[in-house]
Amino acid sequence: MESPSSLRQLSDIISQAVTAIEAEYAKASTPLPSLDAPLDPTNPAEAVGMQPSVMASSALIIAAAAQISATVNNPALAIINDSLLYHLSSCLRAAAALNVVEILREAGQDGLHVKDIAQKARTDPDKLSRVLRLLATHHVFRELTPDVFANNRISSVIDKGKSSEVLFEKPAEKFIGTSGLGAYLEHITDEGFKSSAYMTDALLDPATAFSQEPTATPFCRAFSTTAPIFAWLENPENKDRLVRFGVGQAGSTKLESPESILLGFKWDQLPKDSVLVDVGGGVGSTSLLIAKATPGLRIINQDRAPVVEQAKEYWNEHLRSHVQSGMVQFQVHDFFAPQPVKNADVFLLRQIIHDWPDEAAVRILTQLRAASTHDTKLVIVDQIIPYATESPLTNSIPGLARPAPPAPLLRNMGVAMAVPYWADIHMYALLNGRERTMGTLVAICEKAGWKIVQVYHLPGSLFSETIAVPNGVQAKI
Ligand SMILES: C[S@@+](CC[C@H](N)C(=O)[O-])C[C@H]1O[C@@H](n2cnc3c(N)ncnc32)[C@H](O)[C@@H]1O
Repeated sequence: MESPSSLRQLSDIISQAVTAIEAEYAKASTPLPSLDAPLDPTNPAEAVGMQPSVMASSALIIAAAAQISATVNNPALAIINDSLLYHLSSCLRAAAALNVVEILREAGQDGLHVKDIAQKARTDPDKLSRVLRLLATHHVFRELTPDVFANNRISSVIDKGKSSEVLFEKPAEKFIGTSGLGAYLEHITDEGFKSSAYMTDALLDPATAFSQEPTATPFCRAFSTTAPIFAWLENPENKDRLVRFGVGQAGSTKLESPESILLGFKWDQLPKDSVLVDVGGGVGSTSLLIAKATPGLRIINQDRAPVVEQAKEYWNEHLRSHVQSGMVQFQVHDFFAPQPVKNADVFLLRQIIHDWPDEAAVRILTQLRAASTHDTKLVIVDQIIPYATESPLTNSIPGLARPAPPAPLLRNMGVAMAVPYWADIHMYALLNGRERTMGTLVAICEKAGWKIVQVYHLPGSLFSETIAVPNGVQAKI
């Protein structure tokens, strides 16, 4: 039985963290941004929320609030509530795909009656009101008066920033030029959600349960295809989804503060004209951030042919000077084939290894090892799944250990660190891929001839950077 003292411990964690957060906002002479108002990126209070100490206090509140709720909740209600959460994903997709956020932005702070929202969204008002009310109950949108809805802080972040009329007139272009978070959400709640629905079927079937093939996935079952998702996205009938995926990947950088990629590996200590190869770089949104901060680096952005075309457009839009000076180059390259760049100072693999099961990941890493010089560094940017307990590895790799949270919080900070675990299942469902614990990451790197020498848990980010050097090399990081 839970002792009353664990309840008190959890409430004390919350109350101390609230005091710490209030003090930071008071120091900055700005109030905490309201949950009721759309996010305003120009509000100086937003920078306070991104401070590492405020983020640490927020994580304690998130973890403790979930644990205290689980402690006091009726277990039957709790488990049935959890089992119904798929409707939350589904309602999010509906609101996003019906451009409700944009319609409500145009309506302003007084909100709009659902009849008017539905008319603009070309759908049924009664069904839409139920979707929006479920979301408002989960703090996405507000119901101001019966059936009158408005955006709030959370709904506003997926605003595509375009007129709702234009979005309905030109649906194929709706994500182009947007922040990308809406595209990311729709990818997750469409391909991801549908694939996840078939996960248990894939686990029950011996033909797929034990397979590491990228075709033996819940995704292939859900979409009745024999093609792995990246090939499937290239089918002409999926061209809008391909664009959405590319824009969504760029949008996923909104989950972290833009500078976080600059707070791990010391990019600025690389000599001028060092070569950074962004392997499977997507549109190159990450290497573009690095290039802006360290313009002397030569960037080579590699991906599959259709993505390379998107990357050229992205760089032309965001850092044309680098395209014109030739400091960024674009290469069509299959990362399972021999790596053509033999003088790389850094191979960057951001959100690549997690797409693949171990055997395929080792093949990618082996190609990079074969093309590496004595001085090449490998920078893997992925989420690391924290062990729920202590591990001998924790203290043997510099930077890996994280501070232990106060009792009785879970060692891994529970739902405050839930995203890597969600992402792990997402990777399995779509690709037979996986987020990795440090143990599994060490194992695949060793097989490919790389030795992990340093980990940086990037401040303000869910990602960690794992730095590896060719086996046998004494590294200076
Ligand atoms: C999850 S995205 C990551 C993109 C980018 N690194 C980032 O962090 O935004 C995975 C990328 O791998 C690319 N990709 C998939 N298979 C590939 C292959 N065989 N060779 C090269 N790139 C590939 C995809 O096109 C996609 O851009």
